[in-house]
Amino acid sequence: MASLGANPRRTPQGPGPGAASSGFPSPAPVPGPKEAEEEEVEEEEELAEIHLCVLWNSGYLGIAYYDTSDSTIHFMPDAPDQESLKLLQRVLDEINPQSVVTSAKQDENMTRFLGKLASQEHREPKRPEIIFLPSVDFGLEISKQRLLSGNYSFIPDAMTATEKILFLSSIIPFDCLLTVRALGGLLKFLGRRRIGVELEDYNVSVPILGFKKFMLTHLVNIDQDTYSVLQIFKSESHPSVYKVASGLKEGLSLFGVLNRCRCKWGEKLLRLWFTRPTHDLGELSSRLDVIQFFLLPQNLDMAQMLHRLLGHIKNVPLILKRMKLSHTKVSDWQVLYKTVYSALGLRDACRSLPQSIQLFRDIAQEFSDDLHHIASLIGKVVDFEGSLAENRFTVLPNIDPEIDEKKRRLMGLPNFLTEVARKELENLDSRIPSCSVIYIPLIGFLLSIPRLPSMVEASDFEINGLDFMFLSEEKLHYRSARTKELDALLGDLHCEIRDQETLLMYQLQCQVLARAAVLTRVLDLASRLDVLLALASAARDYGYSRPRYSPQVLGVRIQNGRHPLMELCARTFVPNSTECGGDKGRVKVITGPNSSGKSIYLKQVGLITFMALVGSFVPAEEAEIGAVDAIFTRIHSCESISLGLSTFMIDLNQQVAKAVNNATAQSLVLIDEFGKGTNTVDGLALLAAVLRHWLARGPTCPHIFVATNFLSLVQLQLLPQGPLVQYLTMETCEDGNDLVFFYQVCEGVAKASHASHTAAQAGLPDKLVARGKEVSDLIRSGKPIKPVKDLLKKNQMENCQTLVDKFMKLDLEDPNLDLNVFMSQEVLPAATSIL
Ligand SMILES: Nc1ncnc2c1ncn2[C@@H]1O[C@H](COP(=O)(O)OP(=O)(O)OP(=O)(O)O)[C@@H](O)[C@H]1O
Repeated sequence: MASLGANPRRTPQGPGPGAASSGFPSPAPVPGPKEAEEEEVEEEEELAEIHLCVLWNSGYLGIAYYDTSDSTIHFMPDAPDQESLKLLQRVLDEINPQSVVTSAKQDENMTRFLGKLASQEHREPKRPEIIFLPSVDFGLEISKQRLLSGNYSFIPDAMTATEKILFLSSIIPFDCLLTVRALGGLLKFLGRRRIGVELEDYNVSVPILGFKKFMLTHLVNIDQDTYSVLQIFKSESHPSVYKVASGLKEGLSLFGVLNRCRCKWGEKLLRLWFTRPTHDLGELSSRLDVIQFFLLPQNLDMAQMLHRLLGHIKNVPLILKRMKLSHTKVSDWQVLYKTVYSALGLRDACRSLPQSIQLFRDIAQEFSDDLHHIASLIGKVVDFEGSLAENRFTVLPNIDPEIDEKKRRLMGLPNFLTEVARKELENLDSRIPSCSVIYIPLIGFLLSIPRLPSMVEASDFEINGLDFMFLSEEKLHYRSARTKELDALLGDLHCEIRDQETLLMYQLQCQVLARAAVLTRVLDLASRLDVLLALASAARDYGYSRPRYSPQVLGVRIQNGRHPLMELCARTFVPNSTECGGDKGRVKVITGPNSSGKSIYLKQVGLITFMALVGSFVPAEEAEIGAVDAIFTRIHSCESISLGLSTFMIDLNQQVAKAVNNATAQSLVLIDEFGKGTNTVDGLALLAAVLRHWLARGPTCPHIFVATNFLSLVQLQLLPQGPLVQYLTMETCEDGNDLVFFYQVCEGVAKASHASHTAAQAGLPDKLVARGKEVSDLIRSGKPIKPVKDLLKKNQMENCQTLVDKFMKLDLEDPNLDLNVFMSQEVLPAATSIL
């Protein structure tokens, strides 16, 4: 219930956006949105859905998908994809769409692929729904028409039809026929399913805030297992870029260590970069240039200031979507104002930075004056305090004289109403001590009288000359002749103000939506800056260095590299160098005692290479990354076990098979503990066979790092001699009974596994460890294994002897022999005494 008397006048807002253009402003002093409201804005992106449309024809793929989190259509220009549809698989793995839409008239190859996809029971996080639309929905001409006639909020209404066509053809590659058809099919699907507007009026169309191109041409191939065994991502969820659940805890992972992003969109972009490592040198260098700039000590303050501003860049697509659907909340205006204001701050800051760095130049130029316009509009029109107080959009004074006049009348009402109430009281029963006149929107003016103790039954509420309306909070409400007069005179004032302010809000929304393009760009560039600041901050804290790229050479060269996660856990981490390239040592066989650091070394090579391919600085003194097209791994992981396959099956089917079939001369293959899922001889044979297979390829052999405890691989000379194989080991030294680990890689082969030492360190009883060593020595020297004498008590030994004697004396030819009696009377008592 709103009493007009409780409607205080608000003061105008603080500095307008004009102030933002000078210096580096702190965020605009709008009343801070309540944390809860901001949270809500952020959280809603969790509900994001992806709907993908795909067409494949004669070795080419056309893909487009709609992401509800930014209401944007993403498309990949026609790209070659062979019959195995690896590219499509990669896109599916990355974005995990809710639905996959395609034409009912499909190539057999594609039908088979989708059939397989639909039958993947264990697909994480879930299987997409496969939807076949009639092939006419994918017609080229009809698709073009659909694209050109779409209702896009980013296109200003003022644009003529020709301008619109020109504008759209600058964004959409109309010469990529498959992509255009996929886009057409997608639009048809979105319209038919009414994605995101299911509950809206039928004339409300699916919001499309932009078209974005994505390319996977320079992609480095890394499969899902590699992400988990190298601990690049470590959460229960699928590492999808589009399914970031904000509540999810990222365990100790590379992503967790490097993710220092201030805004959610920065985090999302970092995830995207992680899922799309690239060997596009231009892109990588432009990322590294920004990181390097922020690492200079004199730029630290600037980095911190930008970092702060980025914290105010919020979920603009969601707000734009709400505007499009006219569901804008009060907090949206605040958040948008802060975002725009902070974007202007970023622009001013970037204008003062070297324009030779592309990102700074882009921000300086592309954060256009449209932002000023939006900020100044919002700043001048929206009454933030008033809006918060009334929980609806209200405008500041001097925007509309008519609204101002009506509000003035409303403001004067309390005194006037007190006067009316006084007059009403004179006519009421003298038992009634007081009354007031109140206004309730949509109901009108009412006389409010306190309930007397004598008023018990409903009939007691009747008062002559008044119409009883309702009882609330011990107050009786009536309509009187005077209140009816007031209704006629002023009654709709409040509603009228509301309607007029809502109309102004629509106009403001349209103005903002017409400039949606600049807001989308703000988000793109701000998230890029956010990611690079995050990477710079990690590089500074952990002493990373800039990698070099040499696409003309093969392999990687790392000087004193470190494992980015292990170095955070180990008290002292020992750096190691890596030299792999050229024709020598393509296969590196690393042997060493248990726990000597083989796996860590293997993983550090993979991680440093990965980080360089993401455009991050790396934990090494120096790193030179040659042409690397893929990283394959066969490393034992607990996650793989959850797939329900045996270790041996994982060894064979899952990872090594992938590497054997796909690794090229430019691929990095990391193999750890391969073959231990079956018996030793078979496992060893399998490992040797796989390595020999690669070695037989000679100069096209991939760069392979194998860590193994199968010393026989070397001792039995199971690998061919030659420069392609290099043996490395982890340096150790024996100190009495102790084995000292140096965690230093050096050339050579381990002499023994020293498993007993590891067992002792793990806390197994000394006796047990000694026995293990004894048995192992006996096996190696081919001697029989005798039972542990002192484990058996003396009388147990005697009973055993007696039992053996009884059997020795047993005459099976004896016709009087009763075996049952022998067993129950002779053997059983002796055997029981032994146990
Ligand atoms: N370079 C290093 N510097 C410091 N500590 C290290 C280093 N490498 C490994 N370690 C320590 O050694 C432990 C064992 O390392 P790792 O798992 O790589 O051994 P491994 O040789 O692969 O063992 P196994 O053969 O039993 O699998 C690590 O958990 C870590 O504590």
